[in-house]
Amino acid sequence: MQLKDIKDPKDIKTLSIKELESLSQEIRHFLVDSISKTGGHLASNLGAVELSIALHYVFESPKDQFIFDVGHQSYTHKILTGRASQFETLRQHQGLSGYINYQESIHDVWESGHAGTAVSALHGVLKAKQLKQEAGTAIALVGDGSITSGMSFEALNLLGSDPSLKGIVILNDNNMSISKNVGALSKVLTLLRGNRFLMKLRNGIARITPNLLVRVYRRFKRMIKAFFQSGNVFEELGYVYIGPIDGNDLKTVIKTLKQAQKMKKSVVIHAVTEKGKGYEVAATDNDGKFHGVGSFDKSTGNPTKINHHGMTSFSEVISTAMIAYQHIQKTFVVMPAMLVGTKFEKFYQQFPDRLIDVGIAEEHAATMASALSRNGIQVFLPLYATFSQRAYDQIMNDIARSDTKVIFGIDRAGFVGDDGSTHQGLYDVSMFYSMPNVVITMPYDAKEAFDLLHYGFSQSHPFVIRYPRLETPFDSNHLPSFDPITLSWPILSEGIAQVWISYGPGLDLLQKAKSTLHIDARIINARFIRPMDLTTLKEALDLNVPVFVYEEAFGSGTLYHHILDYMAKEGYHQKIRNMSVKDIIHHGSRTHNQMDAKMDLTALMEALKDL
Ligand SMILES: Cc1ncc(C[n+]2csc(CCOP(=O)(O)OP(=O)(O)O)c2C)c(N)n1
Ligand SMILES: CC(=O)[C@@H](O)[C@H](O)COP(=O)(O)O
Ligand SMILES: [Mg+2]
Repeated sequence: MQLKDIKDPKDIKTLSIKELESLSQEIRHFLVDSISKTGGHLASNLGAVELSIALHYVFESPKDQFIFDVGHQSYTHKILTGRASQFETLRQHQGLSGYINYQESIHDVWESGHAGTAVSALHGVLKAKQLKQEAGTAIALVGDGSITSGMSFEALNLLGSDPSLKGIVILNDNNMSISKNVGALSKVLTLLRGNRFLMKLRNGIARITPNLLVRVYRRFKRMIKAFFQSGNVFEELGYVYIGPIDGNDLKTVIKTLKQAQKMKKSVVIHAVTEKGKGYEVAATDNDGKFHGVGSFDKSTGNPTKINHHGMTSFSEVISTAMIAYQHIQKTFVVMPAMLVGTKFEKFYQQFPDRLIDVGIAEEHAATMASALSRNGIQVFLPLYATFSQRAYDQIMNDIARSDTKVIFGIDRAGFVGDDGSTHQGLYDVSMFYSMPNVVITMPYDAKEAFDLLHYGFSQSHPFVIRYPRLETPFDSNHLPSFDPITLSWPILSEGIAQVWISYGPGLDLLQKAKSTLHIDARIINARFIRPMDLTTLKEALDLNVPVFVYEEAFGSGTLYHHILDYMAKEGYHQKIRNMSVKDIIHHGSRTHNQMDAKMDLTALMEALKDL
């Protein structure tokens, strides 16, 4: 069967185990080939092939709802639900989303993107089915990284306590988050996982043993455990625990899912899989390099994307600045699971006692950071803008309200492109502006990044340095110095016909627009988004000309809104505009909740023409 011929999951129900096994190999080859061209989440998807095939073989989507935690490992599910032919557009503008996406398929029943939501969604779906007396069940596929997230514990605790609801949690345990998994639960899973050879031996014996005998054995084992009260964490929470099973062995997985389907109680199936299975360089990668990849050479695994000489990511600039800053002042990094993406591996290698990876636990990270700071530690907390939303209350209540000094490295701030709507960094400006005491900044270049980092550690308030998923000129052999920086807004180019205000990468776009449109605009770098530089702002507003604020930020508390507020209070009546969602959607990105576009010059110039 050609993958592109699969239009509906029912198409695989008639296949034999042998045919399903060859289908899994075909899918693996397809994934490596396709992702080598487009980029995407490679290792996670290679490990989840058999689990996804077995789910569609045993259950009936969408009557039975499949809930993928994060959703980055749902490519096989997409292939089996008729989307193989769209993979050449993976994670591209108006192309196939890299995650579960409601608008793509009736089989995509839970958009996540943010880890740790699947068991809560499972609980919700099961309760809804119960209230509506609706047929079907629900199965959550949760990775060993995502299961350690606080939300997962909240949901496991509640679902396990409700005997009237029966759901299935497949714990996809590949012993990896993006990089190595962390925490006590990860250790418990390692113990439960035991020796891989013994697991395969047990599974092998179970495969040839009649079902009845296997069921009797497992029931007897559960009785003995219950008698001696020696259940594992999942059994103690009220689940039937099945495992560890070989999650890459189709026959075993199908047999186990059928068993779980018959059970009356909620079940946790502990499926051990190999992250990157079937592609050697990914399967042997312990550093998370093959978790999310750009295009690569299949024969070597090496990236094909040319790296631009003399340029580097803002993430690398900030982590390099943090390494250099250790010579000025010792600091401590609380890292919520994004060591690779934030480029802090080098920092960790050089200063292993000055960084803790807390795993997928942004809430814990924020509150722990506050307590560290209140006990005299200089804390740096790197958070992707989108994932910082997870810790709103902890940042608000434990840091901002109490005016506690924590330096936030808000990475992926602005449009992120590839990852689409669940990962856009568009709400952190409004989020932090809604909190008291927080200083909000965005460097235009590496020099400002170094100076803002130094300024942040030298002052006493919660301090945000936000930076985009973009590159900037940087020479790692000649690092910028750490110099004093004022709260002023530099004027990047004089002009008196219009006033254009932005920060970070928006300034480059404005400068390009000025040279293209030949408008005599004054371009102002609002690198301190809060507090605003009212002297420079007042001088500009006194020109009494139209004002344009460009920022990749939405919500009701962006810089634009605060300038609007100032103008109203001070009696300025000239026209003011910003880049609205409408402008961006008009320029080709899909609906707002699927926004996957990077702002482009065309959209900006259109908006400026209306000024
Ligand atoms: C709240 C949140 N924090 C961080 C991330 C980034 N992230 C995406 S996948 C992932 C690792 C997930 O590990 P696991 O659940 O074990 O899945 P695997 O990729 O190993 O299959 C992380 C940290 C996220 N998506 N959501
Ligand atoms: C699935 C997930 O949330 C992460 O893997 C995310 O895709 C990383 O994004 P970057 O590629 O920007 O680091
Ligand atoms: Mg994992």
